[in-house]
Amino acid sequence: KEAETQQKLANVVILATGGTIAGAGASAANSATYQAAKLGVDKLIAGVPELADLANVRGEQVMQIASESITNDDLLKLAKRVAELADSQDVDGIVITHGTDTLEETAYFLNLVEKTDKPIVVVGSMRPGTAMSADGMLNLYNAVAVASDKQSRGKGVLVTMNDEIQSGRDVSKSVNIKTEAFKSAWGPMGMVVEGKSYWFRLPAKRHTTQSEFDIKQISSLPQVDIAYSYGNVTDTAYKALAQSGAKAIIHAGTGNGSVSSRVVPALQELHKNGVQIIRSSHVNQGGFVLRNAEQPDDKYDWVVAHDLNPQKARILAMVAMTKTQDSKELQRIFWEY
Ligand SMILES: NC(=O)C[C@H](N)C(=O)O
Repeated sequence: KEAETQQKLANVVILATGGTIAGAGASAANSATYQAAKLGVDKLIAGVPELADLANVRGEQVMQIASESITNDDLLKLAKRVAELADSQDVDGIVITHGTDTLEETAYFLNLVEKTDKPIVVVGSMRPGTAMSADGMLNLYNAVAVASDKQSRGKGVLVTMNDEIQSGRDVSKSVNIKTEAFKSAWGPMGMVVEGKSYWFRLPAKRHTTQSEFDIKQISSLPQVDIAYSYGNVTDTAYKALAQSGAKAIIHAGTGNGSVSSRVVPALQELHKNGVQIIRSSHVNQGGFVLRNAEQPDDKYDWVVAHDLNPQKARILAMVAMTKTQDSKELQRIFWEY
């Protein structure tokens, strides 16, 4: 009988990377003061025995890191392992436990480069497992539920936090002290309640099997950096980033990606020297940058990131620039993904 249920259940692999979901504090009162990336994947799985009702679950520790320290090499390593597992006949879904600080970047990266329609679900927590009202257990349970659900196939990389199913492309960490930390300007795709998913929307942008990018063809990522804008800004950061080798600079602009008159000449100059300039916005509820609004992008040959926040724009620019150095092509890619 047991063997029969096991056969019917989906096979889900949990790839653990660290973060608060694997964190531990000194006391149950420590919801904000703790060390991330302490617990191994076996402990995470053992902490939620109910996972066994949802799927045949096994774990792999890919790294053990707080996500603010993740590098491009870490991203490549994780994405390549995801691709191997997705190719494997005995894997139906993949869950990635991840720190929340850069979770939105990893989820978007995987959404662009994984050529599979099998569910890939990225999940984290806002409180360590040792804290009162820890959110990691339920988030992980929900992630495995979504990853083992056939309905989750072909919907791009997903993020389950706070009972919501979010698109890995759209979602962003919007609050840093609440469990309802992850929001998307365009709303969640669905809800997961008591191990069952309920769907309401589909992503409109190209992803996974419809993407022109493939992790199997990517062995390194170009240097793309972000410069933040604010009142009284100077061009120092932009020039320094270019000097250090940035092939593109994401302008984390005010408002609709506006650029200070004190910075415009430096950006024109940098672009003449081959650096791509990509205008994004750092407004909190989701920016919306349009070509030639605020700045003459056609004239300067700059690119706009549209609704992608600066950290997501960095991910797309890196992936795109593994294939093209042409600004028109880059702009097409920014509209389509
Ligand atoms: N809530 C978290 O996971 C935050 C942690 N600093 C991380 O991203 O790894």
